[in-house]
Amino acid sequence: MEKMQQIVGRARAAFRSGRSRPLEFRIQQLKALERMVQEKEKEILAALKADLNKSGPNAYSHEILGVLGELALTMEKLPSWAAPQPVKKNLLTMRDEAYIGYEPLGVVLVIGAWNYPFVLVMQPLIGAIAAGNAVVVKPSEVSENTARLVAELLPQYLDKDLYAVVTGGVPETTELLTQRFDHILYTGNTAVGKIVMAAAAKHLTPVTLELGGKSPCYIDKDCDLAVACRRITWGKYMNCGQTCIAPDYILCDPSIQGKVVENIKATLKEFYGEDVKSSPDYGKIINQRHFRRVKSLLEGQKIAHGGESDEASCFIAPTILTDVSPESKVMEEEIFGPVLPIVPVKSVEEAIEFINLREKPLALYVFSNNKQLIRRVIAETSSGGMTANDVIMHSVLPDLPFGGVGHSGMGAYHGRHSFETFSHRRACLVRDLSWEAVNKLRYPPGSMEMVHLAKLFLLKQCNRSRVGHFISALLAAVKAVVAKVLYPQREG
Ligand SMILES: NC(=O)c1ccc[n+]([C@@H]2O[C@H](COP(=O)([O-])OP(=O)(O)OC[C@H]3O[C@@H](n4cnc5c(N)ncnc54)[C@H](O)[C@@H]3O)[C@@H](O)[C@H]2O)c1
Ligand SMILES: CCCCCCCC=O
Repeated sequence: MEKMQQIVGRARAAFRSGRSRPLEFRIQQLKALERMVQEKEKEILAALKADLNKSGPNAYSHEILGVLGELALTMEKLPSWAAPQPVKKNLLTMRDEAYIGYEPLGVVLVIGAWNYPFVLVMQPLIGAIAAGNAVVVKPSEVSENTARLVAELLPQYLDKDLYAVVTGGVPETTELLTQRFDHILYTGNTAVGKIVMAAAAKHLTPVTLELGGKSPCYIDKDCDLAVACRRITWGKYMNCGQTCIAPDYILCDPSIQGKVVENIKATLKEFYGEDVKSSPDYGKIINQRHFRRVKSLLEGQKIAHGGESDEASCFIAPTILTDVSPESKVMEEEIFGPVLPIVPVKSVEEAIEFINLREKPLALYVFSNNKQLIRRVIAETSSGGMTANDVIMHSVLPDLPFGGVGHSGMGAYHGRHSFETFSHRRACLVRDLSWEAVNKLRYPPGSMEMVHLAKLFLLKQCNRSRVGHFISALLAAVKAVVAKVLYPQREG
């Protein structure tokens, strides 16, 4: 493979040429991406099937639809997102232009994970192109079919020098990370997140880290359990439990644990039929390594449902564990598989304490009829994002930033948040060269009289309803300047 230095060097030279900056160019590249997704839909679905056994409808709704939706939104909104954003002025600057200008950062590195291998590289790529950057995309080697396809397709549709794809695993990514980038967006586990951040620090490169963790789900006794459990079952077992924001474990009162199990079991039958293994909607564990890791989490646990597995086909049945001890292995690491532990807690206070004693999760879920209880859980905990009375859904609203906090990540993207993540918000003040008399306020020699006047100018916001203030301040300023010119030696 071509040397990383050359790939990044070419992207940088292309960025320096300035051609990624005009909005028309960015929109044209985004249109080409949209055409790629539409024309190569079959190939994309086939790669997702080969990597994760995703069915057509699942792959389409979980990955392709997300990408098409993000493209449509970005192309429609880009002109308004990229427009200079005027800011409030004060009396000293009221004749000037003051605004936030959005400018591209330069060369962005996007490192993807294997569980949603298409959307997790495409969505950041869309934001980075929209913001006018050059991009190097590194899909996960674990989802090798999608990685190969992304590497094959992008150069067919996009500017080859501005947007490059690097494939490979740890050695290639390690080498890539020695290069200087202007931003890195990494999706994956927290341990590698630290490696990425350490490599970025050597170049003072800012990072967005989209990490994982254990996302809790509290079910209140005052709740429609049938509805709650149907929604939880959907979010937990989709993609065979390999979703970063899947509810990792349930916290609930011991008195409803049995009913929760029964409702989830009934929903599993509704969703996947009697024989989950033959359901096209269930997916599979990505590989043998992860199969063994997830399997080992079942050791010593009380299995209320499921537990069956087949290593050859990387199948683990949807599994529910009851009366799980907080100290057990399954409660120490993110499960990232179809295993749902229930940890009994006696009250919402205990649930909140349980959550707050652990690392801040990527997502948090609470189910209750009681709006006050929901507000309390929101107010007394922290997480990257949260949904009440459902799971996953906060991630599909593009106006909500998608990202973690603490060990579940830093920074966020999706929709306008992607555009901002990949842009520099430049403070711009464009003055004119007239009205120099007013500026004398800040020139030496200083005096307290001038300070008082400067206070008046700086502390009053420029507001049309305060024209009176402005006129009197202006008169005072003129008076001050005249005084300064006439009596330059006077002390303030
Ligand atoms: N927050 C999110 O949006 C999000 C989305 C998906 C997955 N995740 C999290 O990601 C984790 C699962 O992903 P994963 O980490 O198994 O994916 P992975 O194994 O695909 O790794 C992610 C990326 O990091 C690279 N990588 C791996 N080891 C590396 C190293 N030592 N140095 C440099 N690069 C390296 C890989 O090549 C890959 O591109 C879970 O914790 C999950 O919650 C988070
Ligand atoms: C509609 C489901 C999309 C979920 C994407 C989550 C990405 C993290 O694993």
